[in-house]
Amino acid sequence: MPELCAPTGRASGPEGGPVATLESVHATIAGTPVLRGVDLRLHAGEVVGLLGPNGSGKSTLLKVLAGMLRPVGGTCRVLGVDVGADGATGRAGRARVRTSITLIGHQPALYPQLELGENLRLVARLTGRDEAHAESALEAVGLAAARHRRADRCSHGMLRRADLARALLTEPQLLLLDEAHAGLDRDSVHLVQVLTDQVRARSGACVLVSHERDQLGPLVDRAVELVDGAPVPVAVVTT
Ligand SMILES: Nc1ncnc2c1ncn2[C@@H]1O[C@H](COP(=O)(O)OP(=O)(O)OP(=O)(O)O)[C@@H](O)[C@H]1O
Repeated sequence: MPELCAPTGRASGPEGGPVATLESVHATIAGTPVLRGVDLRLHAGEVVGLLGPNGSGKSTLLKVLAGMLRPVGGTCRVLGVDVGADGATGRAGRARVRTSITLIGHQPALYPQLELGENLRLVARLTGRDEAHAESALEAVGLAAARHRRADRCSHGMLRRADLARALLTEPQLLLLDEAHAGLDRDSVHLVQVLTDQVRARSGACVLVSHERDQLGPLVDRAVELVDGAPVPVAVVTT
């Protein structure tokens, strides 16, 4: 289910500063350490590939960056806000940056009983965007003709595309794509590049998780791999 959030002002990072900075971040899931000392900086206009075997913590790292999982150690600043902070200050900070961060996870963040158009209009309303842009976002991902179809009556690939439409609509400063190409047909894979180009153009940053090094290479400026709970730089062919 989509995370509900009230429209708030758009957050932006310190002028010319990094979009996100993680220092010695530790995170646990169900009491088990997953991230163990993550140091990572995402610069404005940068697209970073995130690799690693199943269960290595890639999705966990995206959740920390999105402010959905609080680290148990270290600091995670996104767009100038400590998204892991405790108490009311932490909650206020996360609320401030939430509408500037879009996470596309394994499961599409769409209400199954709502039509695709209704889902996108709801996202627009919740994030303070013009509802008219919902239609153009669906059109951009080739789903204009399916706008009256309920989400639970769409194919997996259609849902993935509708989720990408959500990212077009919300115009995030930080875009987090978990296995972005999964389920997309040959005509749709370019949508990932369209999205990352747009984020670059507004001086945001992207993290793209993938198991496909070859597919990731041309899209990213650099890549890191999670090894023993921490990222290490790896080479990818970028052209
Ligand atoms: N809800 C959960 N409850 C318990 N453990 C979990 C839960 N979600 C994830 N984990 C564990 O946390 C660790 C990291 O999971 P995570 O989903 O971040 O890995 P990943 O690198 O994204 O994997 P994949 O490539 O399979 O998507 C794994 O060991 C996983 O079993």
